[in-house]
Amino acid sequence: MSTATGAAASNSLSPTTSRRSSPSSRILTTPRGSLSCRLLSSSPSQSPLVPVSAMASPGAAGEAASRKKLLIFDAEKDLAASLAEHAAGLSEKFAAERSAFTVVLSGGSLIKALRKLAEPPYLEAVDWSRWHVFWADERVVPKDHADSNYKLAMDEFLSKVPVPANQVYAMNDALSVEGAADDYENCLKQLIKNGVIAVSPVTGFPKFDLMLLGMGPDGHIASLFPGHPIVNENQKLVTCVKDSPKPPPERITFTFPVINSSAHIALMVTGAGKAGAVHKALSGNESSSDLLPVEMVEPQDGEMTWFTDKPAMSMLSRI
Ligand SMILES: O=C1O[C@H](COP(=O)(O)O)[C@@H](O)[C@H](O)[C@H]1O
Repeated sequence: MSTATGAAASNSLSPTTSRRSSPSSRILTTPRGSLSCRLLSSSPSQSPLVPVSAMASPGAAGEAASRKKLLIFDAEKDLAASLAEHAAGLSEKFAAERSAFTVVLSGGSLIKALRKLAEPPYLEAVDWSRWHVFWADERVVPKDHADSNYKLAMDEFLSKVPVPANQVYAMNDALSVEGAADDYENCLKQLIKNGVIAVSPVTGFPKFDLMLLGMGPDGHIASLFPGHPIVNENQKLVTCVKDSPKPPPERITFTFPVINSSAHIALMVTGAGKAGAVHKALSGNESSSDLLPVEMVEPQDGEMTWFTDKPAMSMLSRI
């Protein structure tokens, strides 16, 4: 693997995320595009561990780099602080621009990483009345079930912030898996009509302001699992899976056209258990037919930021 350091890495992070000590910047280029890359380290003497393959044409690399950024943190608490600033900054921007901030949550480890949003200064500073909260995926279980993504988010985050209850759009847990997916899609369509959810002029699909994603060790995002046919769904907004390889088996999930139409995608990936999928996603050695779901996250009308740590990046070469 050839390496190149990113002299052109302007790395225009949100001003609110720029307070870290001596971050180093790189352009990370993969066969499927490039990422502007920043190590955010509490011990700046340690170098980032990232691969850089041959640069694409400067124009293409620059354009892609402006849409994808990679942040690598030494400590989980720093990642959580940066994610909170990122979300709070976008909340302020969209509340001012369109009087609503549409936020999509996932389940899993992402929720713990959002905890700083429920603490000062964000707890008081964020205009929670503008928030409209959705789920990228939900397990088809009762809302009070231990596997429910809604329950996790309520217990760990939403119960601690004053988002109006009627702006939290949970799956209807009284329906079948197909019925729940259709019902959630209808809910989105109604909110598009009401002007709460924007529509991407590029794709024609709903354009959420902030899509917060996690990634499983197998490279799944939302409930879009590797090799499952629903990863190719290109008409529906919400679909379902009845045979999820990760329990519970029945789930509903946003489709890729919706995820990729977001204005901002924040992908939170931490821990050595995710290093294999991160390596595949960022080194890009496989043919396109073998893409992991995480590799299919490609913003069409917005930006994407990876929030990672060193263990997650540990299978990648040093630059
Ligand atoms: O099952 C799920 O897993 C993914 C990843 O979870 P993590 O705990 O490994 O971060 C999550 O993003 C998704 O929403 C959830 O339903």
